[in-house]
Amino acid sequence: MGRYGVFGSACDPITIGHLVTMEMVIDRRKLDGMILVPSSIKRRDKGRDLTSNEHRLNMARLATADNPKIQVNTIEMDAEGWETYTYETMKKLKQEFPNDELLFVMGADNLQDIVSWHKGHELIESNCFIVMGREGYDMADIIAKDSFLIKNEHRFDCLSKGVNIETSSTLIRSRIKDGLSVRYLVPQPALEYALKHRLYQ
Ligand SMILES: Nc1ncnc2c1ncn2[C@@H]1O[C@H](COP(=O)(O)OP(=O)(O)OP(=O)(O)O)[C@@H](O)[C@H]1O
Ligand SMILES: O=C(O)c1ccc[n+]([C@@H]2O[C@H](COP(=O)([O-])O)[C@@H](O)[C@H]2O)c1
Repeated sequence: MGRYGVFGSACDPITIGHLVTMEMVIDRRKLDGMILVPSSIKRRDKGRDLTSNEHRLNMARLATADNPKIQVNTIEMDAEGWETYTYETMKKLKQEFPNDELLFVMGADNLQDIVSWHKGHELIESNCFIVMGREGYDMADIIAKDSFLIKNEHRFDCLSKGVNIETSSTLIRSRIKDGLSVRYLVPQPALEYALKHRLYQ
């Protein structure tokens, strides 16, 4: 039996923030590996159209190719219609990895919202989570202010970041659009791919 993190991200594009978060969580919680799940283009809650599944998946694969502990999984990209919610993803992944323990990994910004996600209560009551601190989010305070989170506090393993990399995909897209450098913020092979395909210009 292994212990794996499940890290969901739009990966539009994948950044060193995502990569360092996955690596730190694997290392600090002695996980056997991380399952990186890029979101489906069918997601409509990001307030904008995502880059195509194919391009985001290719960048995620290029960025993680040198790390044997990170496996990219297309379960959400392959899902039909609205089956792209985390509740459904975790249910299906548990069927795919019946002998392993799976922990959903997220940044502290998502801790604030998770109760309102699709089937939020069922999602929380049937999973365990590793939450990585982010600038401006007090994880203990977020839990203390929500009675449902308090009741399920034992399910949330909150990690202070230690290594602080506050970059985001939004920042990367905006800098590329403005002709500014994002060197070192996105792993070089993924960045070359994005520039070659003019994804964010
Ligand atoms: N720098 C970071 N440190 C810790 N967690 C992060 C960081 N960037 C993103 N995350 C977490 O990664 C997950 C995926 O987030 P997402 O794909 O929205 O990244 P993002 O870079 O914030 O994207 P966008 O700017 O497009 O919203 C979320 O759980 C988020 O909290
Ligand atoms: O299931 C939901 O309702 C839900 C709502 C918001 C976010 N999520 C998941 O959380 C992960 C990070 O989302 P985001 O919005 O920070 O890109 C990603 O895997 C999403 O599928 C899931």
